[in-house]
Amino acid sequence: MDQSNLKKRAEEILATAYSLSDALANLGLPEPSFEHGLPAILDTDSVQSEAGNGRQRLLQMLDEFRSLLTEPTLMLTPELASLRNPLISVHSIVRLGIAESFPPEGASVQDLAKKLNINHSLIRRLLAHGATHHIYYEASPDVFVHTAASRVLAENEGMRKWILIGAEELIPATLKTAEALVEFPNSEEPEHSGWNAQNGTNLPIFRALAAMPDRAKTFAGAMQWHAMLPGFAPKYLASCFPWGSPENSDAGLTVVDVGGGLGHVSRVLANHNLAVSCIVQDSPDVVLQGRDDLPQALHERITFQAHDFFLEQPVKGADVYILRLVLHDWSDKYCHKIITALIPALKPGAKVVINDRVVPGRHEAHYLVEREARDYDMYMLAFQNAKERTANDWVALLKAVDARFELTKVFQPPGSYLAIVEATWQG
Ligand SMILES: C[S@@+](CC[C@H](N)C(=O)[O-])C[C@H]1O[C@@H](n2cnc3c(N)ncnc32)[C@H](O)[C@@H]1O
Repeated sequence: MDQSNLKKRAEEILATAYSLSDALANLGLPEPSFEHGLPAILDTDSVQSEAGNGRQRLLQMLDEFRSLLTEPTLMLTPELASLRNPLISVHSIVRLGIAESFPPEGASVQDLAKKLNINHSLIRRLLAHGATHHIYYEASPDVFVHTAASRVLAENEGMRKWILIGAEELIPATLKTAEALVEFPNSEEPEHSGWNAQNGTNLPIFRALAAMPDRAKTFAGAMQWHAMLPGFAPKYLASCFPWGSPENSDAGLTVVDVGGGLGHVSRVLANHNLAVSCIVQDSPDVVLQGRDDLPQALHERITFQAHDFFLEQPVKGADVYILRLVLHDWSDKYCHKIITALIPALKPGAKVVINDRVVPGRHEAHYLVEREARDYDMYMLAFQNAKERTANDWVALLKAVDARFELTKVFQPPGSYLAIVEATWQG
């Protein structure tokens, strides 16, 4: 567990920081700054590089160092979690409209107070708290300017929606999870979750949201934004799966994007390989919107179909059935039903491609990598009594559905949070 002392850790941090700084200087790139953020080469989504790996390693070592110097009692207190959580001010900054009203050139607290008709001391407190997380910077007394992070908040509606979903749906649901677990121990039903305890409804989250259009809209917008966050781009699925090269456009490949939302993943796949035709399946309202948004150039190769994925798959004999970020929304009982519903449609050799997290096994990855997956495991528990799965969980799930599923690939594309779990139908 504890393999090295402070000096040794510090030396490793120093050496890695020097290498990173030198690598950037050699490439003529600026160092990261709070004002401008990271140079593109260090983005999670950029091509793997020595500099990018150095950044990753530094983040891990620094977290270890910091945790090592934190009092053990503080590690367990809610205050520590909130100390590290900018959400406690950023949520109000978004809700009160401060984020989107904040001008590109910066603003005084008094001007913002006048513009938004909000008490200036409250605005000051909120911005000053954000600034302790490098979200805004107090350039002179009572005058705040943007940092790279606050600029994202000002410029991206999707980011603001993501904050609202985090603060108003997700975190409250996690805080009610224990209550739900006590009331419904071992339940696999989605409506027995923390989100239900928080919202006082017996309907599973997505059915309940269907009757709350404003919240549903915020949720859908946040999900769309989520797909663009570093590490979640559909490009990882496109580039890592053997779709063939774009030149190889003569052999057609039919892909069914099950629970494919508005079709953004299918768009990337179709653009990646001209041989691919996609059928995007989702609920009727989502399908209508996806169809409306589809660029004309893709009309011939992407079609939409309303389909409930718990019912028998209507597209028979396709080459690939994709389940991207679908199964982690459901407990094993319901995943079993979703996969079983595919079987009547599968031809021998058909692929079922699951694009979801694979939670690392014990000590297989740095704890921060595992924590990211395990955080989402807790979120899925809180929302739908669902879960993230380890490689063994995926194997067990597929085998439990039908032994004719052969696991042919488990691949974690570098940079991506989502892995590719490919099963080939041997029936
Ligand atoms: C987390 S989203 C994933 C969307 C997309 N696959 C992606 O990777 O971004 C889950 C999707 O499942 C859809 N969904 C939920 N229940 C469904 C059902 N019973 N039948 C079909 N789609 C469903 C939702 O509407 C949503 O678009």
